[in-house]
Amino acid sequence: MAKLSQDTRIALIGGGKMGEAIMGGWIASDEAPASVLSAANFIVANPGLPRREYLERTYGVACVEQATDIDAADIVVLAVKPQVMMGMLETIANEARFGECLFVSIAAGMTTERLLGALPPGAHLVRTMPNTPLLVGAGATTVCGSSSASVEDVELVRALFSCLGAAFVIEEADMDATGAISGSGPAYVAAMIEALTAAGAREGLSADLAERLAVQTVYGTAELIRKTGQTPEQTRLAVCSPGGSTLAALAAMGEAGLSRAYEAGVAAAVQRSKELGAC
Ligand SMILES: NC(=O)C1=CN([C@@H]2O[C@H](COP(=O)(O)OP(=O)(O)OC[C@H]3O[C@@H](n4cnc5c(N)ncnc54)[C@H](O)[C@@H]3O)[C@@H](O)[C@H]2O)C=CC1
Ligand SMILES: O=C(O)[C@@H]1CCC=N1
Repeated sequence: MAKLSQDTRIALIGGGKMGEAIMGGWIASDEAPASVLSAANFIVANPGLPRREYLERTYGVACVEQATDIDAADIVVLAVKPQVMMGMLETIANEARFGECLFVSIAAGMTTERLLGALPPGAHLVRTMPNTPLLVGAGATTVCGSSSASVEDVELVRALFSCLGAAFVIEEADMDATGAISGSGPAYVAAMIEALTAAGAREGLSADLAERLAVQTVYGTAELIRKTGQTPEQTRLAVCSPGGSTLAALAAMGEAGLSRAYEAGVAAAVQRSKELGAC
């Protein structure tokens, strides 16, 4: 599957948060290769009726209850939770119509070896780890091939996700670590915004103002680093006046274990991904 066309059939198995974000982004994208796609290219398998009705109403896509109801597909996006993946794959493992498909997994932790063992023989598989900011075209997705994927398969998937932000081809051995940085990262950043907001409120600011300042500061700092090409270290040092308030803050945060907290958090996410991969 090297190229997309207006006739490419894309099946999404799991029409939840990530599935919706990916499909909605591809339908809306004006960027190649997703620019050829419209609602007519998609079919979504999702067990919950209210969710199917919502997706039909919002995007005009066809929806079915389960994977076995999908009549044909060229690309199949596996967007169910790791805990239900193997059970779902069992239902389509012997369906010849999925034999030549390009499968794209977004599941945390599930290795290509494990998935390929459960997919129909002949299936091509590419594994990815996207993140929620792709909903606003600012995602970060890592992509790796499998023993059944061609260079063209990997490039097509990378190009499709780059329509939703940045996409990087990496080695599979690094997938869980990237999941712990960018996959889970939006939660860490949001938690930091919540913590800054609470700290600002303790200093007497209204929670609304503190939150708006924190959000704009996260956005502005990321843009500053991206647009100027300066390093995060340079960005940090530029704010730290000798003997000033920022150095006092960073010293107190260091003493409270900020770096250790990130190290421990990322290690815990990697460990949990490995456990999910064995579900
Ligand atoms: N939420 C996130 O930030 C990220 C999630 N992921 C991965 O994305 C995948 C989906 O996660 P979310 O969208 O967050 O979960 P979700 O719970 O929002 O969506 C999963 C959907 O799958 C449906 N489903 C359950 N069993 C099914 C079956 N047998 N056939 C078809 N559909 C079925 C559920 O009804 C639900 O709508 C997971 O594997 C997760 O590891 C990857 C990167 C980031
Ligand atoms: O928490 C999770 O398991 C998924 C994977 C990366 C982000 N969310």
